[in-house]
Amino acid sequence: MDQSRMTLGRFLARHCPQDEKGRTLALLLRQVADSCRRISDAVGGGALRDLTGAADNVNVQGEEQKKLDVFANDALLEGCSWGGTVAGMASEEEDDVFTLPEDEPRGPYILLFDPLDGSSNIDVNVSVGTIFSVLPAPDAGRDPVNEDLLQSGDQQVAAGYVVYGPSTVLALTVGNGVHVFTLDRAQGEWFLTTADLKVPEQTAEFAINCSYWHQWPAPVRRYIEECLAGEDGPRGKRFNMRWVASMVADLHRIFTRGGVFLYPADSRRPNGRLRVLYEVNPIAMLMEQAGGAAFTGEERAMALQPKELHQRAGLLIGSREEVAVLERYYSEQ
Ligand SMILES: O=P(O)(O)OC[C@H]1O[C@](O)(COP(=O)(O)O)[C@@H](O)[C@@H]1O
Ligand SMILES: [Mg+2]
Ligand SMILES: [Mg+2]
Repeated sequence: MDQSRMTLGRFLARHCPQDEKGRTLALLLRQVADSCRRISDAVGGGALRDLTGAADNVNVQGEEQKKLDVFANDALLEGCSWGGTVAGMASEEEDDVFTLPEDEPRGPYILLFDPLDGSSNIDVNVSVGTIFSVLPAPDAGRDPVNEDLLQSGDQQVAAGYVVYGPSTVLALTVGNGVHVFTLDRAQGEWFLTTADLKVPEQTAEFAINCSYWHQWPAPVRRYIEECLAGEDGPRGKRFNMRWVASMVADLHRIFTRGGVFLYPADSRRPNGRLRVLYEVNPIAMLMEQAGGAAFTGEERAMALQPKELHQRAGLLIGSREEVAVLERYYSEQ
């Protein structure tokens, strides 16, 4: 391996602000990456680690928790609750904001995460991931409560995801582009492998769960029908379709070679499926930082003002020109 590659630690020291808060942010992102290294190891162990299957519990989303959901959630809560980096944390798997142990110092940030994205793929050995978002903690002189976390995506100071696939990759932004690191599993170190990733503006590939066709809103039906019409249709070109059903894996493909990912609000799920604070906002920040766009069906995703901790939203995200087509179809409706 090329030993001159930049490590995550060196990257963070250079790219986070050069003040006390910036150093704290660098430590927090290091803590997240270390926790994800543990999760990567657990995912890689598969059935040997006794972490496949259900955990006999239902989370606040009403979804059956998998053992790996619980492991990943605990790894992140444990790995980031020391050192004065966060004032509190919130997770897709926790009912309310997580308060730090009394004897731990409180820090200036709030960490929010989907510890294990793509849970339905764990037991079939398909890529899964972790998604995270960093918000400023309100300077309230007390532990944060749920309402303190109801900030729009535009307030995020950092966001990222990790894909546990054939290789383990971390895509990260601290507000100056998207940078991708690959985990050297033997050394336990993250190395920068793509600096300043940009999403191609045009594309001919879409990702959507087509089994919900009957409940889609009209603009999404129109968009997909026109894609499926190929060279002879109004779009004048042939489109390809991919659907992994782990949002992080679908999005990593789109970050790498372009495309759109659609999980719209529909007649069965009028509020959408994906969680605003743990899935929509961090992925939308990364997408905009990479030159793409993210739309809820009503507004720019990062402008959405959440009203509840576990709020959901529609999401139409990816290459800028395709998202612009979708925005036009919604506005013409
Ligand atoms: O079952 P569907 O409709 O294909 O849903 C898949 C979507 O659900 C999710 O798995 C939701 O995430 P969780 O696994 O964290 O609940 C997304 O990653 C994915 O895009
Ligand atoms: Mg998820
Ligand atoms: Mg999850």
